[in-house]
Amino acid sequence: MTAGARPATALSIAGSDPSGGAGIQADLKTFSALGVYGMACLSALTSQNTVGVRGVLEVPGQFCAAQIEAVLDDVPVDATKIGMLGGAATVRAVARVLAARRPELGTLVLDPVMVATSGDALLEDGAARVLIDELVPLADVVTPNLPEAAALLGGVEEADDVAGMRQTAVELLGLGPRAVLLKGGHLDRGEAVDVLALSRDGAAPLVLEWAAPRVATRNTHGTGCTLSSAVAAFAARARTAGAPAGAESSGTASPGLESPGLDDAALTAAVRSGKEFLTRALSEGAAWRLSRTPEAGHGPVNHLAQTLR
Ligand SMILES: Nc1ncnc2c1ncn2[C@@H]1O[C@H](COP(=O)(O)OP(=O)(O)O)[C@@H](O)[C@H]1O
Ligand SMILES: Cc1ncc(COP(=O)(O)O)c(N)n1
Repeated sequence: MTAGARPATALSIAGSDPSGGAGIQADLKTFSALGVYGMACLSALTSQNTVGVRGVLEVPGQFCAAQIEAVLDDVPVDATKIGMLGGAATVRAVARVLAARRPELGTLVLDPVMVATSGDALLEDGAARVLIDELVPLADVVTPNLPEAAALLGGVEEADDVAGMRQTAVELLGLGPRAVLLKGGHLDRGEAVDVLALSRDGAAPLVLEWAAPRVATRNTHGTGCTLSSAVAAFAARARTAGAPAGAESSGTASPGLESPGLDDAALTAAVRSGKEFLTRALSEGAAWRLSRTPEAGHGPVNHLAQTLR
């Protein structure tokens, strides 16, 4: 690296999963695996493991916002990933600071976390409205799973095939994000299909889909967190490298300076690379038996299966 240059950076605003598979822990592992300098602002603590969520302790919204301001006041951020926020007050406080400082957040990936893989609720009732109105329009990419997509659209029926997913992804663009990555992990079919809808000024949205072989494993805890943080990390690399996302050499940028935004092709490449990273993490962790009772819950993916410098 050139003397005085800085590494590509990514910030996660999310909850803590002490068992290390999801949340902030998954995000920081993913950023590190992808050679990106990771930072983390905690929105909530959970007591959870691979079996389920036992409790949630919210970080006061103002203190969550204060963490974000401390980072932004000091370090240029190439990409920001938002995960579990927990309470309506936290969503509101985070939205206020992010709206005021949007140009400093880099590429913004919003994972609208509502329910854990274990089935436990991770977003307070009533907080979804604030998320939809105040956070979704700020995002470059929103990454709902099928139940979250249905909830974001006001409780419509969940898509149950790829054609329905394509339509749902386009409808979600109506909430104001630049792109929607609709995840099809919950679709009952042999492949894990994700759909990307990208809005384009004055033209019909671009709709793409990626199918990966469905990995036969119970180790799916944190797949959504890992995917969204991988997309953020690849976006950060692309912004700093001025090279296509997924390129071998890690990006560097001038000290103290914000990196330039991504065009549609580079944003699409970051999403595709993120999906490839997640698929590999899933397949290389598929045989893990981390828990003493693996049949009782869902184990994590192998975040470190692919590492880049
Ligand atoms: N068994 C699986 N094999 C391969 N990919 C999967 C599998 N389960 C989920 N995925 C992928 O993991 C990512 C997260 O998907 P999903 O389960 O829909 O979201 P969430 O974790 O937010 O509930 C998506 O890219 C999805 O296609
Ligand atoms: C702190 C925290 N954040 C997010 C999730 C969602 O995990 P998943 O990706 O399995 O839905 C989680 N279980 N815990």
